[in-house]
Amino acid sequence: MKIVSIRLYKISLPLRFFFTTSTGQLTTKDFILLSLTDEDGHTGYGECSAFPTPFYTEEFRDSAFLLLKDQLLPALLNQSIKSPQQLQDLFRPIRRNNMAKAAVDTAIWDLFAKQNHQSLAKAIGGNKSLVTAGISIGIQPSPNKLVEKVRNYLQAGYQRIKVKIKPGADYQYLKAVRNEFPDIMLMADANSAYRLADTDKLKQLDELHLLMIEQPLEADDLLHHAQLQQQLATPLCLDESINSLADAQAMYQLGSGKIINIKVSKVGGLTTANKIQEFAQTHQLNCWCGGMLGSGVARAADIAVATLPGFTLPNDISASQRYFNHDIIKPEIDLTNGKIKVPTAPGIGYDLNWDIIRRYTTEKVTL
Ligand SMILES: O=C(O)CCC(=O)c1ccccc1C(=O)O
Ligand SMILES: [Mg+2]
Repeated sequence: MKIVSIRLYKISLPLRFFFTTSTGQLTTKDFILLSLTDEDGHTGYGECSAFPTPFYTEEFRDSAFLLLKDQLLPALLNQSIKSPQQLQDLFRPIRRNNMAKAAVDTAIWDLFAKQNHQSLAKAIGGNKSLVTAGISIGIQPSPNKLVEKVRNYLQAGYQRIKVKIKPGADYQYLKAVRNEFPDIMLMADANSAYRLADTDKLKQLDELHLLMIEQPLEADDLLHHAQLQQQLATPLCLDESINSLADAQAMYQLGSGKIINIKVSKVGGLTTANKIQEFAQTHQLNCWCGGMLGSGVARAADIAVATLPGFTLPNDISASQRYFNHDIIKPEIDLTNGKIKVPTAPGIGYDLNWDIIRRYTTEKVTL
């Protein structure tokens, strides 16, 4: 395939709820939509999830926008691309910047699937017709408020509840939820808010029978995660620490955790996500798909990746309405009995809602 036209859109979608983590608060979802058109007139879509500030990884939206516009995309224009995997060669001279690369990777996979009249899930080798929806809940003002949120999301059908925690908003909050709902799949995500010296505090969480604790320590600290895991009964899940296959291999060798949160965006796209889940499967690590408060285009790639066999636990893939009054895809994503139907139409399987895209676009560039 040959890419003949490229468009980039900076979009800011209002969030229905503020989202608070141990590192800060989000009030809008600011992202980049990438559209790639080939010489046959097919168009593939990708989303770059980098946030306005580098609180989650070192990328931020404006850095990703410049990198895409000035370096990654000019290298793609008028190139003949034989397979999405070939992008790995094109990306090699540019270190990291995985969220910018993921936008290109997912758009090329979408295009490739559309050319082959295949759903994106099928194109990457997925084998599920439904994926399980879990929800990620930001830090709430009080344990009672959290319990009420959890109750509402359980009623909406979410199969697994993830609660953001930080020192001072951890044990009491999770205990309140566990007391009210003794049997639900409950987990916590610390976004690196703890240190190894907090081991005793984290050990206290063992009595709550959490499904896992996600990323308690710093992103580059596989060693301390391994020491912590040895002292905890609760499985550790790594998110920020796993950005590549090599990271997953090191985690496994060191025993830094038992579960991987694979995000299409942070690992640079579907090709690497696929390799990581394959490695995890052969080494008895469980995986699930995390999210970045993504719009429908990111979520469509998340749904596709979650159909791969290594994705064994409920995902952070929610309905469009969980975050947005209006999504940029048609139809919007909905839950049916706590699951999301995997679309069967070619590519991402959703149409774009251009009325909504036009309304919330703040900048547009054509290459
Ligand atoms: O998209 C979702 O629903 C998951 C949201 C989430 O947990 C998250 C949102 C922003 C930054 C980091 C994370 C995370 O998984 O750590
Ligand atoms: Mg996380």
